[in-house]
Amino acid sequence: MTAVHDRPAPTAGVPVIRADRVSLVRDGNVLLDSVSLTVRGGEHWALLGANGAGKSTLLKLLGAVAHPTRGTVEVLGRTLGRVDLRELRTLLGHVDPRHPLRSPLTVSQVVLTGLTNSVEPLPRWAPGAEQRERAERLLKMLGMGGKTQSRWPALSQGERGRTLIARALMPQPRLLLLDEPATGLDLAAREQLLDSLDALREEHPELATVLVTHHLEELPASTTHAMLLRGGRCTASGSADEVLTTDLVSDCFGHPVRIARTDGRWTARAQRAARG
Ligand SMILES: Nc1ncnc2c1ncn2[C@@H]1O[C@H](COP(=O)(O)OP(=O)(O)OP(=O)(O)O)[C@@H](O)[C@H]1O
Repeated sequence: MTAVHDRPAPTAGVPVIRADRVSLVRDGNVLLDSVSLTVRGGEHWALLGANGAGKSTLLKLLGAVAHPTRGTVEVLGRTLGRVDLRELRTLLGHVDPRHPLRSPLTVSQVVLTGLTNSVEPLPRWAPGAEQRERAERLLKMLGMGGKTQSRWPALSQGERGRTLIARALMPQPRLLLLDEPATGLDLAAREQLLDSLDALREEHPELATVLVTHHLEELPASTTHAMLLRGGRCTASGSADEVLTTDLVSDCFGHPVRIARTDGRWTARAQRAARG
């Protein structure tokens, strides 16, 4: 396969992201309470928790979108608050499913806006031949090779999701942040998206990802680590097999569920009380 992600591997030992006891308080509400997370190149984290647990809030801190009230966030050894947030954001790819694009750009044009970090193409900016080629290669890898000239308004939600992942990868980030990428997808579209994520991770072994979801069925088989959040606190964190267990997930969601892993993928079923 062609190597699209051609930045050198991160310096050995330096985590891609290190959040150390971060708390976030808004209007007197503690949204995150002393959460620590270290993500290294090649690791693929799942952030799981019930509605309102603080997953998206943590993702915003990791994506250098917000500052913590307490604690520190380092991106490749650079501390948030001491360096320009915009500069840090170029090292991170953030996939927002609510991408606010209105105009009928082609899929290729949308992907190229990843280089200017803008929703619309910037006036007087034109991509070079190499950049156009890179966009095509990424789209092919994500199973969108036949759709490069399709227009954004005509895309299905699954196609939009994969286009946005290619867009986020254009600046060759070290870390890809995915906020509920499978929400609203039908079965086939979800499976295509998860296959694409597995392929992406295989092709770019140095890339790290953090994926937020409520559903264990939406985790790619390539997930290596997981963190469980409840009420803004981390209840468990570590290797996926140690964390995604019946006991720990039931505790996190406050509901008895049974977790199983088959062919690398996870399922969660509610445990029914025995009928007398
Ligand atoms: N700006 C804000 N001011 C006050 N509270 C906020 C603010 N933003 C989010 N919250 C609250 O913080 C909590 C955590 O929100 P967050 O969006 O991080 O949760 P989540 O785990 O991503 O939830 P969901 O799964 O529903 O998307 C929620 O109770 C939310 O209402």
